[in-house]
Amino acid sequence: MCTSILYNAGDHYFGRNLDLEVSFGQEVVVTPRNYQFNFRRVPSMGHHYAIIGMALVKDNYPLYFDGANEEGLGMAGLNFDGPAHYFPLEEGKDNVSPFELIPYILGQCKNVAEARELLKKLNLVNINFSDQLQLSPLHWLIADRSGKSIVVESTVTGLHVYDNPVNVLTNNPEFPGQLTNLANYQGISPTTPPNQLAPDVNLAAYSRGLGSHMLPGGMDSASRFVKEVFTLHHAPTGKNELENVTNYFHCLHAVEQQEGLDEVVPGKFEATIYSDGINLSTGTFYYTTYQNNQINAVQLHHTDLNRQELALFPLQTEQVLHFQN
Ligand SMILES: C[C@H](CCC(=O)NCC(=O)O)[C@H]1CC[C@H]2[C@@H]3[C@H](O)C[C@@H]4C[C@H](O)CC[C@]4(C)[C@H]3CC[C@]12C
Repeated sequence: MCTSILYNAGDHYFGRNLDLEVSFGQEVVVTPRNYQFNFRRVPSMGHHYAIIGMALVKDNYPLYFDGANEEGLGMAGLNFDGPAHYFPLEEGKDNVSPFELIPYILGQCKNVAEARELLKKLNLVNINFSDQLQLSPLHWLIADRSGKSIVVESTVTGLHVYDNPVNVLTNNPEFPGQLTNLANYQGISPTTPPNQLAPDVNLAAYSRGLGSHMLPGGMDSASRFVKEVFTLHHAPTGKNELENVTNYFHCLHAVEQQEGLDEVVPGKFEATIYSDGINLSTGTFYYTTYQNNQINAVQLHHTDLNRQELALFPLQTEQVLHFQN
């Protein structure tokens, strides 16, 4: 499963945890402005906004899992197995395949408002990338520098775009259900709650942190959603980039999956393969991997954005210990 967030702290930081039992061989990929995006059923884009993000490159095509463009619009695809439904070609609509959606939106929209406009005419059409790479059931979080985000879900009832007041997305159920469920946890707090259980009895607060005693901690998507909303909405604002990036990764790592805890098929466990975050103002892309807790960074504006070829940055997966003596 996965978790995606937008952390607002002066600058805005957007990204996700990717939780899976296999690695696709993804890397950090910068798509410069003049790389030609060929789409299956809508016109090609020869010139567009530059994009940085995590992608698998196949036949020189960047299959983005998540990313952001130079205008500070970010987008991530998360598993949505069950409710996700893609449609046949529809006349009069922009027929975009789910694997094309991130470049289609990030290539031409500056912000969430522009993405919303484009989505009005969109039909998510069921065309596979190839026989080997079939479509995966996804939904998307889209966020920008205004500090706001939306969720895009294509189900049997059509394409839905929801405002996301909490700036968190995980997986099932459908987004309105995730929001409704939050009410069950609205009493959770960072402070020690008053004794409302039996006010006439003197209960000893035996521990710190009793306000979050009922906070879910499971690997499942509903638990991660609640835990992340609580963590993100009480996260401090840093005084500078280093503090913000540190806070951001603490937020994501609060819901990371450790090896051995989530068995998806007998003997196979999913875990947080990587966590990433982009400063939407500067275009700096930060990431950690399961094996490497060090925060690595790739800077969008330190690559030549006017060329045509993709720029690839293989993930640094080796743990580097900082010996002090
Ligand atoms: C499976 C993960 C989502 C993580 C998740 O939720 N895990 C599984 C779970 O536990 O449910 C999704 C996120 C982005 C997806 C990839 C991207 O959409 C790009 C690409 C699109 C192709 O149609 C299929 C392969 C490929 C490469 C996708 C494979 C599945 C990915 C990697």
